[in-house]
Amino acid sequence: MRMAKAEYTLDSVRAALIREEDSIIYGLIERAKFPINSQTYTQIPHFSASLLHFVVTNTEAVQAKAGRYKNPEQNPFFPENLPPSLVTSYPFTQFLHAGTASININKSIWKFYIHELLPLFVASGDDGNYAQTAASDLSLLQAISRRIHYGKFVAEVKFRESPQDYEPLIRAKDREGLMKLLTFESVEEMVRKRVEKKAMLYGQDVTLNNDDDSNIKKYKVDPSVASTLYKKWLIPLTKDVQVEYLLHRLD
Ligand SMILES: O=C(O)C(=O)C[C@]1(C(=O)O)C=C[C@@H](O)C=C1
Repeated sequence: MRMAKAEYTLDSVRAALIREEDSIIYGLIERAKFPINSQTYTQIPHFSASLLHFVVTNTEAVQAKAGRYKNPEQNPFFPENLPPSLVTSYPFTQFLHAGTASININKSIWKFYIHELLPLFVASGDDGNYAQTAASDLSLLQAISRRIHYGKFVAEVKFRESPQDYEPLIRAKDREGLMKLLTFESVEEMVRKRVEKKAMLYGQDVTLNNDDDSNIKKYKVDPSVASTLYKKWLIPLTKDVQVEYLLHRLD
């Protein structure tokens, strides 16, 4: 049987980040179907946690059994006490440096998602669809987490391309120097512009009536939210993951 094994190059990891943009934009559109539904996030006495926490921990347990976290591209929000996989392991390419699997910033992602991102694009109100709201939160959280932790692969590719530039900075634990070396301002600007455009394209109403084209466009999610999400959180956190990864690259 032929296996489609992942190959990692700067082009391929950037292509994966671009594809993940689609999942994130669709995730925003899906979550925007529901109002804030704040009861999804407040503590429920019966669970001694929020409904979102309940849905995420239980879904992650099922997905762990189904083998999701055997893939080094997947990072759980609650890695504590996950059950083992029950399925035969697929031989995922072992591309990352040993010991870096434990780099996991999902707790920070969880916080900015609930407290800062949701209020930016979700209508106020309550329609009672808490379980569906939590399900769409989980799917968007997973897409965001995958994007940010993909920084590990980006960092490994960059390190392999020019170890002579990275090694002295790693040995000196020079976070600032590493951040500077891995940054490409022009790429970041392209990313921000592209996600805004994608939010316009994916979030518009499609009709068969050409006259509608003259109407002022209404988007399902304000396109500027997509660029803000990337500018304020996704790109900086992807870079933090890269720095963290590189600091352990010679361990
Ligand atoms: O494409 C890269 O080189 C990345 O490291 C990814 C990324 C991003 O998060 O989009 C982060 C840092 C770079 O400055 C440019 C873009």
